[in-house]
Amino acid sequence: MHQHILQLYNSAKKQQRLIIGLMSGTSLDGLDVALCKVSGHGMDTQIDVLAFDTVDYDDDYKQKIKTVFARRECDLELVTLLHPWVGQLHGKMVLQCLAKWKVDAADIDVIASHGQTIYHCPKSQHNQSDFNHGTLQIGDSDHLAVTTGITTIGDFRQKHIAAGGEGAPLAVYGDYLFFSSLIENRILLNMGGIANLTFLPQSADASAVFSSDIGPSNTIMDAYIQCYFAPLHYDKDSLIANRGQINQPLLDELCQDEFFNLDFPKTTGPEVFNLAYLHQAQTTTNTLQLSHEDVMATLNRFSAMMIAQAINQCSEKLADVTVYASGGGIHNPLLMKHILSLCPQLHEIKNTHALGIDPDAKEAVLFAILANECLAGGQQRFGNQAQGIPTITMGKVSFAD
Ligand SMILES: Nc1ncnc2c1ncn2[C@@H]1O[C@H](COP(=O)(O)OP(=O)(O)OP(=O)(O)O)[C@@H](O)[C@H]1O
Ligand SMILES: CC(=O)N[C@H]1[C@@H]2OC[C@@H](O2)[C@@H](O)[C@@H]1O[C@H](C)C(=O)O
Repeated sequence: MHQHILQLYNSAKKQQRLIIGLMSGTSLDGLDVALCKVSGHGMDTQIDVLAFDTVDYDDDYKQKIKTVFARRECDLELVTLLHPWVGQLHGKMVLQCLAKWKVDAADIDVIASHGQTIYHCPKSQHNQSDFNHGTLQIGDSDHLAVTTGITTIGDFRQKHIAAGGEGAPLAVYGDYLFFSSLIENRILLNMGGIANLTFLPQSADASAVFSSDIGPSNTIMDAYIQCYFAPLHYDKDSLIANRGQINQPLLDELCQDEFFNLDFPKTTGPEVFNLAYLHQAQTTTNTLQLSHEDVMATLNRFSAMMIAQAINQCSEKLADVTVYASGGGIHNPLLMKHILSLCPQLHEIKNTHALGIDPDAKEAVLFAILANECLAGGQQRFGNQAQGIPTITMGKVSFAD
């Protein structure tokens, strides 16, 4: 048996494994790195997040990625060069965290790497009959593995598409295994660049679980701030949106995209919800002269309305449901206030801290759970294919040498 297979076999047999979960999201703010002690698998998965850091990306990284990110036309040579470059950079960032945490790389069983999405195009978006759904993450795991010396499991999304899903949201798998409850109906709401949710029925009945992207959370707001308020990256504490007035015609127009009329499950991204989308809506409503503050106030309300609409849709037949939020949007007070005001059945929106997971670390932890399933699980049945949750094992294994 090859020594790498033996090492994986030994990791899979262990009572507890150390898995580093990595997530680099659509906001391009940094690489989320979560050191997780994982035991068990399936519904018995236990996670202890021993350390968490977001390693900020510098302007050079953001510039390079933005050159190709969510663009239909870009320099294919640059894409080819970025694929290994991002993998090596993520590897160096992992080593930086390990040094900071004083953890030996030899003690880590595997890294679970999401990579960097540069393009996502479900059928509903590309409308080309010859093609199925597509998604592309760069930052190849071989480069992470060689850079760190740690076996790396990556490229989780392709199997989901191969098995009939849209390649996202994958959070549902970890949400179901780790956050299901027999005490309450739960909605796990993640508000990153794009918002998504997982509905977990109190019955924990896998066939009743569903998950979907909702629409933009921060992505258009961030793009607007980066365009008009550089060097700011986002509207910290909603300071700018708070100074503006909501423009109703623009708001109504922003809500018109056909994505919002599609049934769950569905996915989207900054390929659709971007500054061009805003510009089109402003042109249609003759609101190009609005102040930046009014635009931000309107965008903030727009994100909140679409998020609230999805929560209300999930909970309309339920006596009670508890929402646990995560992702950077929880730090945007105006967004949170709007969502709460638009969901009259909710008394509060909790965050995943209440369930033992730092809300900023949640997505990185989810990839650690997927890697744990790849290694030591695999018998769990999830929902059904029609709900975009096929029963599959995700991730490809890269060895260090
Ligand atoms: N204090 C704050 N005030 C307002 N917004 C904030 C604050 N802190 C973070 N954010 C928002 O959260 C964003 C980052 O969120 P997060 O890291 O969850 O996104 P992501 O993981 O990159 O996205 P996705 O989940 O869509 O891939 C920032 O770009 C910003 O818009
Ligand atoms: C293609 C892609 O990278 N999608 C991301 C993005 O960010 C949020 C939302 O859009 C979600 O669908 C997904 O990430 C999370 C981690 C997921 O798959 O659950």
